[in-house]
Amino acid sequence: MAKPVSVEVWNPNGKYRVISTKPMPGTRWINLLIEQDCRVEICTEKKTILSVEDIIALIGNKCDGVIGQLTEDWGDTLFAALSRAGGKAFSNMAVGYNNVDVNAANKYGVAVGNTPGVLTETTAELAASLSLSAARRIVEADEFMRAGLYDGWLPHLFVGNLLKGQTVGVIGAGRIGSAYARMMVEGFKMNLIYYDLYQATRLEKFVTAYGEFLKSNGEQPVYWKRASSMDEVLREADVISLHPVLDKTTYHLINKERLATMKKEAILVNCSRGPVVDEVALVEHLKQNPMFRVGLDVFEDEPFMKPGLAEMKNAIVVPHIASASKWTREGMATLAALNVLGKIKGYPIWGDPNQVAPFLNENAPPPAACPSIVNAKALGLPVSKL
Ligand SMILES: NC(=O)C1=CN([C@@H]2O[C@H](COP(=O)(O)OP(=O)(O)OC[C@H]3O[C@@H](n4cnc5c(N)ncnc54)[C@H](O)[C@@H]3O)[C@@H](O)[C@H]2O)C=CC1
Ligand SMILES: O=C(O)C(=O)CO
Repeated sequence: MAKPVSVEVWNPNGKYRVISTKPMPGTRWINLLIEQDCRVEICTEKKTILSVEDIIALIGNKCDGVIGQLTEDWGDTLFAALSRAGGKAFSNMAVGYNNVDVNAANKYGVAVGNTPGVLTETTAELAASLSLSAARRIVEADEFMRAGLYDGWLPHLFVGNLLKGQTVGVIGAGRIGSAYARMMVEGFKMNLIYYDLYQATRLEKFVTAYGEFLKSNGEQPVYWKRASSMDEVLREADVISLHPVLDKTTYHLINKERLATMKKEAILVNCSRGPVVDEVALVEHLKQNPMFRVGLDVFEDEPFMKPGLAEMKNAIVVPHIASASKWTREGMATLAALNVLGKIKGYPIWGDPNQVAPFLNENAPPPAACPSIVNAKALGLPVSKL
């Protein structure tokens, strides 16, 4: 028998039982569920990552929907348990859903939601912060200062890289990759080279227009190039930021051989998923190339780092906080709750998961739709005409 898991209950007499496997920021998401007759149960267990057994215990015998986290393993076992309990809705509180076996969800007829759009700029801003911090050696310099080692200005002290006029490389120019590219191009006047399976037309137009603006101002214009291979980006860029989804095609996209093709003084940033980089190969590369720098938000075996990484002065490491702004995290909670609520209420799927603003407006009720269901087509769910 699974151990009981501690929960906080809101609206105990609600008709639909919705579980959140973690407390989430804000209260709007709770209120929206309560207003629509949901009993909301929030897991308050102290342990950070819940096991499959913990979640099965939470689901129990009757559960209409679950809001879960990217740290959880949503495979056949959990979707079977949810389905047995009468549940038809699950949402990750995340845009990435590599922790979810969507085929298993399809098998049990469970809708899988995610939270695109609301975290695009926040995540891109962290990638930009890591790029700047690595270029200007901010963490090393901060440690030096706090250690009381600063005894006066010196011409060689913490000399880093100037970004202006250099080339930023983006791998995966979707929502976040494109937002990051725009920040780096506009903010630091960098040229852009990107690689994606699809053409990022709006991004290209933006860089062209900005280049023309700079030229008309008598300044050096910026340029863009769509690379025909990822290797072209790795060879040519000075700062490379990774923003693809994690799947079979992107696992260990950055490996020993590819690291070797990058410039010796390049900067690599990863705010996508840890396994996109072969972290053992990366540690070795950092050891061999002290001028090569990385900024990492995600790790191959989260929450752990591969041996040696923590000791590398040329690595900046932060604990998967790229989407961690208050507005974004509250918005993610709202979108996740509305995905689950919408499915329970039989609402259609919102037509464009990139335009989720109407769901985030606190001064108006949200549209009667599920903001983003990734297996809507596979389940044959109707699309909203709103
Ligand atoms: N560190 C963090 O806290 C966060 C991480 N993420 C990660 O970022 C990922 C991207 O998010 P979005 O930009 O919203 O998704 P998106 O779907 O808009 O962009 C992903 C892009 O990757 C491209 N892509 C897929 N396979 C590729 C390949 N083999 N080579 C090159 N490009 C490829 C796609 O064509 C697409 O344009 C998420 O899936 C998630 O894993 C997202 C938010 C926060
Ligand atoms: O949304 C995601 O995919 C994250 O990694 C956390 O914001």
